[in-house]
Amino acid sequence: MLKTFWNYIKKHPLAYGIATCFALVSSGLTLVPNLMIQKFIDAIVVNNLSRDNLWLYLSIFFISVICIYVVDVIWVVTLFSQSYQYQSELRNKVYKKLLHLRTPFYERFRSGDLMTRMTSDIDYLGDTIGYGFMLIVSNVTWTVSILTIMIVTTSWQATAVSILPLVLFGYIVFKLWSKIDVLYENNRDSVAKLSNEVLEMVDGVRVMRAYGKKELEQARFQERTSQVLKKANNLVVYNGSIGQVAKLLTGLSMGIGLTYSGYLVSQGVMTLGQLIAFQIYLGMLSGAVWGLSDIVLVYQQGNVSFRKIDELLTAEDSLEKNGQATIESIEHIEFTDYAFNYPTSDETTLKKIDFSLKRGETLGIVGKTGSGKTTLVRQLLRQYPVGASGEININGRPIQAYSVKNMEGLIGYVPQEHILFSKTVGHNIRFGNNSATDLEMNAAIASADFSIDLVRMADGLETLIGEKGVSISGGQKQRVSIARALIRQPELLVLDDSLSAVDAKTERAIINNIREIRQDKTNVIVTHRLSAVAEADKVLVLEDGEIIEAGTPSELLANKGWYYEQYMTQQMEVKESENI
Ligand SMILES: Nc1ncnc2c1ncn2[C@@H]1O[C@H](COP(=O)(O)OP(=O)(O)OP(=O)(O)O)[C@@H](O)[C@H]1O
Repeated sequence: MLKTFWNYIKKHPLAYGIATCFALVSSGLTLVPNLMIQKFIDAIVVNNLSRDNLWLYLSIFFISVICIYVVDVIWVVTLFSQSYQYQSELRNKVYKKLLHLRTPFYERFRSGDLMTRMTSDIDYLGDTIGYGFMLIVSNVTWTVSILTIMIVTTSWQATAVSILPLVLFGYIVFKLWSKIDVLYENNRDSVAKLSNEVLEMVDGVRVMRAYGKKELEQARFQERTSQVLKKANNLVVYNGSIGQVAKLLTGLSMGIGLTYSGYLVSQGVMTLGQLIAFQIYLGMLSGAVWGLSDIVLVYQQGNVSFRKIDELLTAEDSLEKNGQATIESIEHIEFTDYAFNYPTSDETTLKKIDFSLKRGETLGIVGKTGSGKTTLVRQLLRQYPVGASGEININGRPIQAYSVKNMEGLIGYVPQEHILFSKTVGHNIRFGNNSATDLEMNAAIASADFSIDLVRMADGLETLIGEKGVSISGGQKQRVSIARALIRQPELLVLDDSLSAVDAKTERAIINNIREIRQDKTNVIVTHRLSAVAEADKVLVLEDGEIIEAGTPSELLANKGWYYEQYMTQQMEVKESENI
């Protein structure tokens, strides 16, 4: 952490230079008022306080107090604004990294944990480089200058004797150092877990209510909060004990100082003014030592947060290094004896996958639930490392040869779970292509069969859809997502069970529109409803991750296998619903 901070400080020499110089000046100036008090008392004791001297001491006293205030404001403001700057730069850096990381990473880290890292951990790091730096500069310079002035202007013997308890305090704090680190980490992790619970609760509150689990969940949450409380209490006990030990030892230091300097005054070695100044210096020194102990706490808190942020910045998503080849169009996709298992699982999810797809063709993927349909299309999106055996070739080259960013730009993906932003309908659709013209926008909306819905919405494209699209229906969400994918006119369109919430008539209209506007482009349609792939050029039937049937819809019907059975069942269901 210190190396990273040092690199940052070196990048901003002006701000940190000003802060350090002004802090040094402030430390020096802080001693002046006390020196004036000492001179004032000594002059009274020896009966030598003239009017001129009094005015001189008072003027220096007040001028130095004002100067200390001005200097402190300058360096503290400079330092803290730099610390906010650091937080903002770090947040942008981490955000960029998060955008870059892919699915395997997000399967390892939970949202609440990531939120804690992006918010409190970065805040703590900002505190460490701001408040921590301030503590170090001010307290170290202060300690050194107070000790120097005590030795030079009062008594070195009294100084040496009275600082012994403070040295002992430093030793105790040093010994507790590693223990505090663990306590901070435990406390922080329990808060991150609690954030996960809250996020999950917000997402699932309707289900909890519907299943009458409110009380149970409340009890579970209470259990979690008491765990957080326990961890926080452990930390408070340590912090509190350090505070009490500090109080005890600084009190002891003052006691020893007063006794010994009193003895020195009685021996004529110290003046009364020196004794009073010595006690004030000792009080200031205790404050500085307290400040130094605060550094340990700030440092440890920062160190824990630094590890958490560093873990993100150095995280890899276990995707092999991607190629840099660029690709303009997708002419040919070919899977050869391809097998895949998820990084978190030992089971082979896809096996013996063999098929090819030419530009302009539409591929349907059907099969039982859990048979591997989504897993198969995810391979084209490069969400996971390429499988251990077999190959995926795009235009005759392994998919890994291409830049992921470039490939992503060619694909329009409509996932099973629709991800919409809590903005307007228009914003969500235009997200697919910010530079789309109004004409292209309208065309995408019409193709997704969303025009009539839009007319019915009070604010049209400006209608706010609420968080995650709560204020529009499931079918509308699906069609907004489809319009978002269509507006980018992708080389490859992947619809992953994206029509499940629309009725059969709307589904037919959308599929027909897609066929019409995308005649020279490639489409992959994953579905449970076979009517969605009735016009496909090719259909794959998956079972347990394997292709058990493949061919045109009419070939599959003639085969009399799973596709045929499913087709007949669905036809019967349609007829029954028409008769009702
Ligand atoms: N991220 C993951 N990590 C580990 N296993 C997974 C992951 N996602 C899916 N699986 C497993 O892979 C298998 C195939 O899942 P997949 O989602 O591809 O099926 P599917 O055919 O699309 O199912 P459905 O029709 O229900 O959407 C399932 O056994 C599932 O449990």
